Amino acid sequence: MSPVAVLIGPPGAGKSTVGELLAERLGVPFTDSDSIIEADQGRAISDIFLSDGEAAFRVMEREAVARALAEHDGVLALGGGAPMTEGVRADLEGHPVVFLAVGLAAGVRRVGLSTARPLLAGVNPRATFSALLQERLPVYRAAARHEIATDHLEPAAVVDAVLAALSPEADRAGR
Ligand SMILES: Nc1ncnc2c1ncn2[C@@H]1O[C@H](COP(=O)(O)OP(=O)(O)OP(=O)(O)O)[C@@H](O)[C@H]1O
Ligand SMILES: O=C(O)C1=C[C@@H](O)[C@@H](O)[C@H](O)C1
Ligand SMILES: [Mg+2]
Repeated sequence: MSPVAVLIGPPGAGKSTVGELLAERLGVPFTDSDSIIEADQGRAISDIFLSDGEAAFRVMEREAVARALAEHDGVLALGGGAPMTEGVRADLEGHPVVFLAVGLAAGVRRVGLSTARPLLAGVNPRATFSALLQERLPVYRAAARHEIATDHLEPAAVVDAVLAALSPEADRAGR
């Protein structure tokens, strides 16, 4: 048992939105590492950041991702920062990882000023988002088999692009 697709990318890339649509199209379940952690902990990610700190969250995240990679048979979306943990990157090897990319303008527009994203809740979310993209871009690229630029695509079109990217692999795997 392992996911048919693993979506990674920065906040606002559309991992949750596209992931749900993709799972619907494929007729498989969808799950999100953030939701797994929230269900395990019985509290919101923003509360975990506030009470326990980011480092503790990253430990929970690595454990949740490892479990989902081993047990989840559908589409799996990872938290935006998950691939920044070395252990997560090691666990991702061999999985059909797709990087949903988004540029600064579209990313900031999509994320808005939501306080649900603790890392972007500071005084200058645009600058924070820009720094985050710069730091993470090479890491996302190295961890993924495919990259899809989502800035000018509606979610349904991103799903089409993910399916097109993954279909040769699915053919080889006899799916
Ligand atoms: N391709 C797209 N075009 C336009 N809007 C989009 C697209 N993908 C997602 N959105 C919108 O952007 C917002 C963020 O999307 P979503 O929550 O799916 O991102 P995410 O990658 O899961 O972010 P996070 O890492 O914070 O969980 C939502 O309001 C969603 O409707
Ligand atoms: O980009 C990040 O580091 C994060 C993204 C969200 O999905 C959550 O996992 C959390 O808010 C951290
Ligand atoms: Mg999400």
